[in-house]
Amino acid sequence: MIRNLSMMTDLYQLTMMYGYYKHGMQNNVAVFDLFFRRNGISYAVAAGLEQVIEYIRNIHMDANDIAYLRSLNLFDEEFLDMLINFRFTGDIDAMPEGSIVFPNEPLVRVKAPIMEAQFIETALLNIVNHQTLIATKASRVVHAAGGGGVMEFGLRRAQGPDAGIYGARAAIIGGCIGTSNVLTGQMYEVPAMGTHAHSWVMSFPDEISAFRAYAKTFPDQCLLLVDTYDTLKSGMPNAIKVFRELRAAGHEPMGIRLDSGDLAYLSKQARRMMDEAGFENAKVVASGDLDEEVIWDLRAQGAAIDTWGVGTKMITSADLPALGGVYKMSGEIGPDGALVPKIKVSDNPVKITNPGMKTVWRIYGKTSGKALADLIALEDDTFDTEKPLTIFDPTETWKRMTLRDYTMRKLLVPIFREGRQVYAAPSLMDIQHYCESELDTFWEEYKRLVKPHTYKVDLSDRLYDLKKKLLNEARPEF
Ligand SMILES: Nc1ncnc2c1ncn2[C@@H]1O[C@H](COP(=O)(O)OP(=O)(O)OP(=O)(O)O)[C@@H](O)[C@H]1O
Ligand SMILES: O=P(O)(O)OC[C@H]1O[C@H](OP(=O)(O)OP(=O)(O)O)[C@H](O)[C@@H]1O
Ligand SMILES: O=C(O)c1cccnc1
Repeated sequence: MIRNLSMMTDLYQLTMMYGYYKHGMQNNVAVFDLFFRRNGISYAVAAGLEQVIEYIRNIHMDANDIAYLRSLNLFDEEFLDMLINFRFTGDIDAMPEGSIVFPNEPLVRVKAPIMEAQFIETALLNIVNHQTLIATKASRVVHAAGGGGVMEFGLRRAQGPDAGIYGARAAIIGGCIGTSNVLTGQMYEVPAMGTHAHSWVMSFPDEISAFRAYAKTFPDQCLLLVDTYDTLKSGMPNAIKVFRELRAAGHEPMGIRLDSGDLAYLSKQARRMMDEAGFENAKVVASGDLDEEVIWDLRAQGAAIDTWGVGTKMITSADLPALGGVYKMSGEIGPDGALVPKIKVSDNPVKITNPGMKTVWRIYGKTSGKALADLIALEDDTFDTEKPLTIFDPTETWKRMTLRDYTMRKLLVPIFREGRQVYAAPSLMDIQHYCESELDTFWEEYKRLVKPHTYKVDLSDRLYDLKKKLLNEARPEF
């Protein structure tokens, strides 16, 4: 389902493009970085690249689009004519989906004629901000579940269809075992899963008839919602009765779902009742306003929950409504073909950008294989891993460490070259596995839900020096 999102941009991109065009600047090549600033989360899971690729490949404006732009009375006919053949012809490098990323690191780097680089800003941010946000939230929820599966249940309360469809996609990247969203399941070949609603129980004269009817319909996928009337006095005894009937007919039940009440207490009771009745393999599923903190606390209290259904708080990233990703110019190719690095200066040091054509290196301990720090570096920086490497905090520069016995890996990979896709997007389940294996390279201290240790993201010496030089030129008083 590839939609043409070419008109999904902010008007100012088009007015700036028109300005560049009128000033003969349309062929100037610029470099932009997409990154987010520190926002309270310890790490993020990159997501959305596949949709970025679809968007870039599909950029084109049809006659209706041009007619609409003409109706705005902002652009001349020559510019509108040019837009008919407007395509992306530049280079894009990006972190593969499922990568673990940190503040200030370019997730996507664009090098393209300024009009093109500017045009795609809004869509890139829209796509990457949303999916990275939800993949990150899902990763935290899955981490809290500690190996118990997490099912994504949020479609009904997502902020509209796209947030439901692509939010579920992102949640799978973050580690969810499946989604209730059938369209996402169909589009990305990931498990569609679920149980039944309270309305099923309420539509029968009594609970046991509802359970019997469900068991008859799905004898091998019988998972019963037990909290419609009274979980321990009615739901569980009725479920066990039906489980016995199922077993007598040669089928094993899947388990029960709890959706209300004290999930720690009820799950332990439900577990005990099923065990005593000989259904040790039947699972306890829990849902109802869950997030990573509640799941963590429930587990700390010994809740006997095998699988979690998480909706609203994950699909809306309730505690962090926006990732805050930005897209900033970092350089421009001058008339001699060399890159002229650019910096955005601000009184707020966190808003000062990193200039130049950059990439990101991850440094690993040679024996542990664990990530030690990331280094944002200039693309043409070189490193000799046989020699010790001293890295330092770019704001508190006295904090430094010298690394020995390390390896380095470049995180940005080529996606487009001169408008041609050079990257094969993996399947969604492959992305999920990649994310899981990437997370394994981080010590638990960085993944802790509360007060995690801050992962070090430093600048290479040459990048640091360049930044200082440009800052001095722009604001000698800094
Ligand atoms: N960004 C950084 N780059 C390089 N070295 C760092 C960085 N931050 C800290 N260090 C140095 O790493 C060593 C270990 O620091 P550690 O990461 O344990 O704590 P810390 O970051 O200094 O802690 P905090 O900032 O919470 O006080 C110290 O010698 C510290 O100076
Ligand atoms: O609480 P969330 O994390 O968003 O998880 C999804 C919720 O959606 C359903 O409730 P809903 O009341 O919509 O329908 P129901 O009648 O099937 O319970 C389900 O029972 C969960 O409680
Ligand atoms: O299948 C379920 O149990 C389900 C699906 C969506 C929302 N809540 C529950």
